Amino acid sequence: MRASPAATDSSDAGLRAPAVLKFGGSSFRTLASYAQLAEDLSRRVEEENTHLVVVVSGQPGETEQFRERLSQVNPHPEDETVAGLLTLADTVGAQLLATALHRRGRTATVLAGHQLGLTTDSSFMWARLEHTDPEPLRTAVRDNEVVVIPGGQAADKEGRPTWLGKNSSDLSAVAVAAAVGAARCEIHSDVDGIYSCDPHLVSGSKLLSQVSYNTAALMSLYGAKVLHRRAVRLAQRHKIEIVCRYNRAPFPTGSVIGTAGSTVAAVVLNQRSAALRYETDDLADQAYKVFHGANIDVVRLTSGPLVAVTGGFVDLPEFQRRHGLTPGEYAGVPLTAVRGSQVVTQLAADEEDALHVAQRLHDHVNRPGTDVGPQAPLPELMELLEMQGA
Ligand SMILES: Nc1ncnc2c1ncn2[C@@H]1O[C@H](COP(=O)(O)OP(=O)(O)O)[C@@H](O)[C@H]1O
Ligand SMILES: N[C@@H](CC(=O)OP(=O)(O)O)C(=O)O
Repeated sequence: MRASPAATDSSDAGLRAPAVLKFGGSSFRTLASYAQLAEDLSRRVEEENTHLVVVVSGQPGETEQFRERLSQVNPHPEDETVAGLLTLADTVGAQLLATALHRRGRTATVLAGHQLGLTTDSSFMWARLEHTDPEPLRTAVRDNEVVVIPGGQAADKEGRPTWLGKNSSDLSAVAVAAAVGAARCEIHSDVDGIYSCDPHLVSGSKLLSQVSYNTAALMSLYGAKVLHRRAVRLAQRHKIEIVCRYNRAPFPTGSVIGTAGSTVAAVVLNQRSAALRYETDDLADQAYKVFHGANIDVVRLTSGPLVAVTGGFVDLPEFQRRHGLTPGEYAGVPLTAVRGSQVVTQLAADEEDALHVAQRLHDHVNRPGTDVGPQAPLPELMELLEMQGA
């Protein structure tokens, strides 16, 4: 921590609620990204006379590289070790951003999971937030123009590092916003918001500018990667608005997630999601309970003894083995059409097929003249799905 003239000039900036920003892994494709972001953040500190809390993820692929290295040393590592190692990618990112800020003459410090005041249970890999002590954050914000936080990290009561789960930096950002009393949380990514389908994979995907917490959480539950489901729910509980922004200056805002939101017609596509077919409904119910109990995003599909594990990054055979579940058989990639609060899920044979089915579904739900009002029925969509045998 270093003193800077700007810190003394900005009088009450350290006392007001800071702006809370999150930059995902897609913001750090090269090392040059750190200097660029430090320049942009520095400008904001100055122009708005505000302090910032910036939650960052590791560089793209780094977390998975750690997972790969770990599995070479031990193919069945303990959860505590997985959490301890995989969260380091975000620590590296946070320190790189902090040092880039120092180079620009800013006061900045890194608060890692065990220093943050976020306490979780001891389910190390998908830990649940139990208690927040805002003091460490408040002190760090008072003493620094920018507090940088590695996403996804927390600690249990014993101070052991826990992981909030894969892609959980959004959740950290909202938890931090709640702790410092911020009214909004700005989430930056390589997309400026939530679209009617993944805009990188399905053509004609449309930006949804105002999305309700319920719709955003529903889309995330079914696997839309853009926002973390538990982050949306935590924001809803604390009445924090989530502002989605593109990750390059001037950081245009695309979607705002809050209590208001128009009815959407969207298709959720996540090629990493997987459906498992069990022999009986009872076995599927049991599997659903165990996945859900482990805090993993999962949906019990009603069209058969099926369970969809929607976010990817779960070693399904290993998970089922460890929990004594009769293993389900891989049944394909779930694709979900959302219209208002209605959802219909169908299975594509594999990742490639999922792309085609998603495109067809999306063309269908978005064709001109389609009524997307809350009362508009989904049965016609079901017919379409049956027709194409998806
Ligand atoms: N409905 C959707 N709207 C916007 N983006 C989506 C949607 N579904 C999936 N995505 C994907 O989510 C990605 C952003 O999430 P993620 O890769 O986790 O970003 P970050 O690394 O910035 O956190 C986008 O690049 C996009 O491909
Ligand atoms: N280390 C985290 C980082 C994260 O949350 O990534 P992103 O914000 O890019 O989804 C992970 O890979 O899970």
